[in-house]
Amino acid sequence: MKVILIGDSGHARVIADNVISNGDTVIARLDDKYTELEKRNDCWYGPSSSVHELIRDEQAKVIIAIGANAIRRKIVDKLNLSDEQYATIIHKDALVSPSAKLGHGTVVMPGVIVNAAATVGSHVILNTRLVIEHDCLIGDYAHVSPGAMITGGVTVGDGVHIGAGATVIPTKTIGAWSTIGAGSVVIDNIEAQSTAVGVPARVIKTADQTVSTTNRKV
Ligand SMILES: CC(=O)SCCNC(=O)CCNC(=O)[C@H](O)C(C)(C)COP(=O)(O)OP(=O)(O)OC[C@H]1O[C@@H](n2cnc3c(N)ncnc32)[C@H](O)[C@@H]1OP(=O)(O)O
Repeated sequence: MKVILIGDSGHARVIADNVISNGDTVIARLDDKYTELEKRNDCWYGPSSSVHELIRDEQAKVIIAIGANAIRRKIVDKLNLSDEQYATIIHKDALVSPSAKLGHGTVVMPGVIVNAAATVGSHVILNTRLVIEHDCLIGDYAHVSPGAMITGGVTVGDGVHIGAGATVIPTKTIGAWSTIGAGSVVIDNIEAQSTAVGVPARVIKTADQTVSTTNRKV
């Protein structure tokens, strides 16, 4: 498979490694820091608007290789590609249950385990060595960071960022576009657009306010 990466920073370099180690080829790295399309060392570099001609000429698939969830969504909206024009990248050293489902544009890094009947949305990042347990639902544009443990039956909303090494206990729900701090342990449902940190995780920010830090237990 030929792959076009949108984004050319650290996260894109990790995805490029995944693509190459699977035996596939990165044919372009597009980023709006480039103004003109040019080929260097067998790879195209240029602005993201070049994607349409490259898909047509090279019959390649696309990954939005940008870590920030909201920016990934913005670019998907802007490019207006069909679902089939996106790749799904699963590193050869990831274990994905045959009964799990993964959406288009989603990337599964090395050492990840996705267990039975888990459903993972589109344009999701499942980062290095995390676990998504059975029956979890992971929404579109979510990013689950390295080493996180999402236990059975958890729902992670669209655009959620789970920090490195965080744990969510079974059946809890994390509302859309929330952030969970690195190393936190979530034992309650978390409202949408909140930030929660600590062990156990307490909400420190909500959509319309910052919760007083003197009242939280972290
Ligand atoms: C391959 C890769 O690198 S993938 C990237 C993975 N990235 C991560 O895992 C980063 C996750 N991000 C975090 O943990 C961040 O600290 C966030 C998003 C939770 C909070 O960031 P900010 O909104 O900037 O909050 P800020 O740093 O101001 O901290 C606010 C308070 O929460 C506390 N806090 C922040 N993060 C944590 C945490 N992970 N655990 C416990 N407490 C925390 C701070 O100590 C501070 O407490 P205080 O008010 O008593 O001083």
